[in-house]
Amino acid sequence: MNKGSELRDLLLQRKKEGSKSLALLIDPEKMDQQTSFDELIQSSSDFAIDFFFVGGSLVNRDKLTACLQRIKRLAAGSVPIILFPGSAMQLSEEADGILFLSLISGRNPELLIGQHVLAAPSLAKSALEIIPTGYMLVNGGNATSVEYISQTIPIPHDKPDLAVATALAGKYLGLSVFYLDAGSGAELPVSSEMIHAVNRHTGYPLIVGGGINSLARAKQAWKAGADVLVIGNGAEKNPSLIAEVLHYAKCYNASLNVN
Ligand SMILES: CC(C)=CCC/C(C)=C/CC/C(C)=C/CC/C(C)=C/COP(=O)(O)OP(=O)(O)O
Ligand SMILES: O=P(O)(O)OC[C@@H](O)CO
Ligand SMILES: [Mg+2]
Repeated sequence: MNKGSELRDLLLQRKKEGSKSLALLIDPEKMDQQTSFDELIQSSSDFAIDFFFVGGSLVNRDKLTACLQRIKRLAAGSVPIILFPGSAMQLSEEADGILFLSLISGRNPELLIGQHVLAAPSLAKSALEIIPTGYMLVNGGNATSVEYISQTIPIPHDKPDLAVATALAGKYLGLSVFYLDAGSGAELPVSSEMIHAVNRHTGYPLIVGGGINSLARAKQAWKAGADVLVIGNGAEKNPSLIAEVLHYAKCYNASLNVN
């Protein structure tokens, strides 16, 4: 089946232009606990957010499907929805694409290739665009769900060289999108030095997330070379953060004067 490559092409095009993108991370397990969930989805789509990422460390398939349907109804299909799966159980035809994550910072074979083998037959039959992604977990000062669930050791916060070596190994294996994640709710986001170094050595679209809970942190990560920022906890705690960060990104992108 020809799945197309619109999302990956969009990421490449935006990188070439130097424009900045934002993704809201939606955790299906938390949607019923958030009183302003619907407003957050609606306002994010009204302000033309670039992507919705949907997933979590602990998500069941029924919740995932219900969540995707609710997002589609609220955003009326105007924002691409990309699965950000914690396991092969988090697949759904309701999304547009999937980050086919390999946890290359870890040494857990299940998350390097195991879950991928389980998911591949269903993905082959689906229309989801598959985005092969080198996923790197970075120490953000506190223990995070991904660290615990994956049973892997994150890359030390102050070792950009280790992140570069890991990303290069992923690049030589054929991965062409990278994700540096300090983990959901990280105290310290990924450092500017690490973002800059990984970006310089791979040259591929770079997604950065974990602990981005203020405009200042978002600006810093974009300035260092991130292409797509992911915000989850920050938006759950302060729903106006997305509008504020998006406003900055739209002004910045407009100043690039790309045609
Ligand atoms: C490719 C397929 C089918 C599966 C990939 C499986 C891999 C490699 C997963 C990596 C490890 C993992 C558990 C990732 C989860 C990433 C994620 C969606 C994190 C979102 O944050 P939470 O960990 O739910 O944070 P909270 O504790 O704040 O809810
Ligand atoms: O929830 P936050 O800290 O924004 O992290 C988002 C995401 O990168 C976690 O995988
Ligand atoms: Mg979660």
